[in-house]
Amino acid sequence: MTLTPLRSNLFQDCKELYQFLLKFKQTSLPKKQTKILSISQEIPAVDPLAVLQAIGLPGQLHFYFEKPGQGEAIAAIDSVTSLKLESPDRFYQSQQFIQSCLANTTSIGAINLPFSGPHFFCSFTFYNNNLEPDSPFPSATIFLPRWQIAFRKNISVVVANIAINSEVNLQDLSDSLWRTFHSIKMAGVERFNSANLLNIAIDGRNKFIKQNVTDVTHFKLSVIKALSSIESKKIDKIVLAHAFDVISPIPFQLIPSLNHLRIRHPDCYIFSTSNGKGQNFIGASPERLISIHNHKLVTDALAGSAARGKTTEEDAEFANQLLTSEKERREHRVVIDFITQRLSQLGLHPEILSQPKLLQLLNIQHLWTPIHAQLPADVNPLEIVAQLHPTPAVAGAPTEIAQEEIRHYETFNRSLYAAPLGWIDSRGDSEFIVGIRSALIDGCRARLYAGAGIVAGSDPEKELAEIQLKLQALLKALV
Ligand SMILES: C=C(O[C@H]1C=CC=C(C(=O)O)[C@@H]1O)C(=O)O
Repeated sequence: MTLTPLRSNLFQDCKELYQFLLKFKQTSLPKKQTKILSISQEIPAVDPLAVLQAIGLPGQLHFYFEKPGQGEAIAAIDSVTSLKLESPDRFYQSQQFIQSCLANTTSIGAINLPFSGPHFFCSFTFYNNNLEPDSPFPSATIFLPRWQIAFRKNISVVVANIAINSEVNLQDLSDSLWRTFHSIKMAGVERFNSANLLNIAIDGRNKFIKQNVTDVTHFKLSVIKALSSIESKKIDKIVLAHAFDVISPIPFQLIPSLNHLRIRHPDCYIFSTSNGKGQNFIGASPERLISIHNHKLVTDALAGSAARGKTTEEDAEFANQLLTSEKERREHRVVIDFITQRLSQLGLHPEILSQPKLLQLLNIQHLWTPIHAQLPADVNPLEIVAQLHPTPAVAGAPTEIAQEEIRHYETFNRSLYAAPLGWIDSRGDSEFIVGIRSALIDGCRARLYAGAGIVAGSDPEKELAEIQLKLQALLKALV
């Protein structure tokens, strides 16, 4: 990738942008080839969710990712190039695709700011292979957005990625870029206050109709059968999910639902990704799969749960019970052991705390162990994703047998539920989360997913209650 830092305010007007594109076309474009030009520009603070609302269209790919508690958000809108895969070596092929795109990209502008430069947005399904012909998402989707808008530490950066070849009409291109750039800046100014987004929410919640995708009795029977597999030592742990459909009299509204999620769940990762056919996968997940900044990797072991108490005393009591429960600690340990073993296989030296911490969310709390490792420069983020997915926090142990059993017990397609979603940039920085506590939104129907880890000593009723707690937190945010 070629990098050219330029002055902070790149172009004074559309004419100057046109002149720049013309020069680029004349000097940098080999005959009959398409090159990608990535322009980064700092702008006054905007809310990326408001921008998604202002310029995103249902027929386009998008990716939205926010950490409300850390004041960080990024929206990727429409695609300039993309890859959709149905292949068992999807992580490797995705890596190749990103590398070949970067080799063909010239980056200009404010390239040293947080979230500047080209970022590739990725979603993978839980399973390597999609058995269902009508699966809403392919087993891998990777795209370089046409527009990327980020907010961090009171700074916003817009990245426009543009495909340029000999056929492109530069006048039309620069006009449309200039118009959209202006809309992005205006969307930010008009709607930065999230209360505005809330105002457009229509509260149709009371009119929702809930339909179990599978009977709750089916779930409890699956837990009982899984417990006998555990007793016979076939598996140590399995994570079983439950799903229900919610039907609304009016179509679900993406932006207000995301806005509710970010207000209600500031300590989760709020996400949304679209398949470009009108279906969106959204959620509020507490689970980070990887975060890589400057070759420093952090991943989470997150497993073992308890409800939040209604009073401070009750909350402290539940927290203490969780931290001291032999069964919850065992369920958690399986995840730590798996992650440290998989990272060691990559030649890394994972560092962990001796005791788990507590991650306390709105209505649930978890045992949480962040795991750190230094990365050599030649390890690609997708190699780590491939190595870690699926952890026993969402599948079980041993992985392959647990995955087979899950397919046998669950009657619905997991699709993107419990699977990696995230981005990779040109510096090798990356963030992926695990798409749990999530919903597939399709017009007036939303399918909600959540699961629970089953180990020896699990009680089917309690596991179902835990899942219902997780699903309620999601349902309350949907509008
Ligand atoms: C699989 C899910 O949660 C995982 C993450 C944290 C705690 C879990 C648990 O205690 O069972 C699960 O392993 C889900 O919410 O769908």
